[in-house]
Amino acid sequence: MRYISTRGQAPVLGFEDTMLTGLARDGGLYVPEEVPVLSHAEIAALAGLPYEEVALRIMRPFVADAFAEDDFAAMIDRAYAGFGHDARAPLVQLGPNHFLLELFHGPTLAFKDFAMQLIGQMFETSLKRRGDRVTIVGATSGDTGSAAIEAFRGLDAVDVFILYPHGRVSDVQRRQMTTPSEANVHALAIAGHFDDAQARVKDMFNDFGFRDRVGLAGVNSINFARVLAQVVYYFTAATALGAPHRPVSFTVPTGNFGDIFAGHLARRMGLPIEKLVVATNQNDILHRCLTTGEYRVGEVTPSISPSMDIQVSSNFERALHLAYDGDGAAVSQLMDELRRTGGFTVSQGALQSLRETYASGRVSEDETAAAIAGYRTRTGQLLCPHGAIGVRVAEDHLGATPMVTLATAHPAKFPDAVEAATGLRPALPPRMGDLFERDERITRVANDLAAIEAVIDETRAA
Ligand SMILES: Cc1ncc(COP(=O)(O)O)c(C=O)c1O
Ligand SMILES: N[C@@H](CCOP(=O)(O)O)C(=O)O
Repeated sequence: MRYISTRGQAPVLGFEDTMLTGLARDGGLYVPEEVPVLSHAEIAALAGLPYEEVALRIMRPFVADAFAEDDFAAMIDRAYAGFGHDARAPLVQLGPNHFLLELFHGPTLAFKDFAMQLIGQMFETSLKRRGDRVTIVGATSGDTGSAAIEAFRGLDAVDVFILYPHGRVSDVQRRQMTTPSEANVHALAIAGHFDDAQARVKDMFNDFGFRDRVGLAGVNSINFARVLAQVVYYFTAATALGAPHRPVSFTVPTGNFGDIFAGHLARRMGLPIEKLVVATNQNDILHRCLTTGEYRVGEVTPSISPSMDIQVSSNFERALHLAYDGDGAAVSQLMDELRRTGGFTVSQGALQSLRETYASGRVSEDETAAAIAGYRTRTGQLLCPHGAIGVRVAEDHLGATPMVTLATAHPAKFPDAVEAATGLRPALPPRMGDLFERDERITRVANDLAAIEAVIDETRAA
């Protein structure tokens, strides 16, 4: 399969190079040139299969030029073996026609583990085969960073540097990043918010001298492999609820737009998804854009759902690429305007296409807390603030079609917010019981490209 940049000016690549490259050299994001469509019978046959088997069938066509089928199957098995639930992504019923997809049974208790554990396997295989080594940089509002550090800790062929916004992640998230002692993983606390961290990561990719010297790679959802691995659980959830014989809807707590874009990819592959609902917190640029057509970056306001404190939503570029019918020049122009003026207006045609693809809703801080408390009382389910935003928005879209809300993180990652809402302090699973006793290793760094690159240059293995 061939992968092209959303901006149309970067080399066309196969899967392995796309995965190892991260951001395209024209600043765009790689997307598959064509998406394989599964037949009704192929989708029906997925119902009841183990998660790993569904993962193989869904992802295989995308990676076929990079990995032999048996090798890829073994990577998938290893990736999910450490999950704390046999179903990997179990469904729980919340009410009539409303289901929760629990995506927090991986090693760092957030949905990021689904992709990151597999990417760790794929990077290791590819780099060993090529005799190569890379420097992975990532920006995190808390969950991507911990999942990446967990997936790559101790691997010979990679150094990992994760930029997180100082003081703006939960204590559990920070400690998951700062307590691993392996010499190849590094948590850098940047003075700024998530958008600053993400902008500096993109700056590093656009600094070709640095990029080529350190062999830069990325594991944020700019990396298409991240999005691909997240497509799988849309299929397992939907087929468990009757797809393809009946449609299913999904509501997705959204920040960088990777997870919900994976849902749209599942839909393009033939999964009958009726509604795909974007749920945002008060950092609501996506909801505003889908409502008004104006994509305008505001201040990032800290919230009790810190992982979604994002205004510049990376993967929205992939959605725009589709909404503008693959017109790379149009996408480039919008991204240039974003950089120069802090926003852009989506054309009428593209806005109509986006609205046909996604619905949206926004949840305030009080509503988030009320949803955590209300669902605990009514259903016994303890939600993390991000999942609570999802279920609150989903309520406005319930109907005859089953609705699945993605529970993107475990409540124990955000104990203060959950306790404030319910009076209950969720405990970490026993395997992480000593997280607060481990030593932390933190490097503070300015929100400055040269300073960050200097830290990476000095620290990475030569
Ligand atoms: C717990 C949690 N929920 C939701 C999101 C939003 O997901 P996405 O960025 O893929 O839209 C994130 C971070 O990205 C997250 O960490
Ligand atoms: N919420 C994310 C932000 C980064 O998103 P990504 O999916 O692009 O890696 C986080 O927890 O870091």
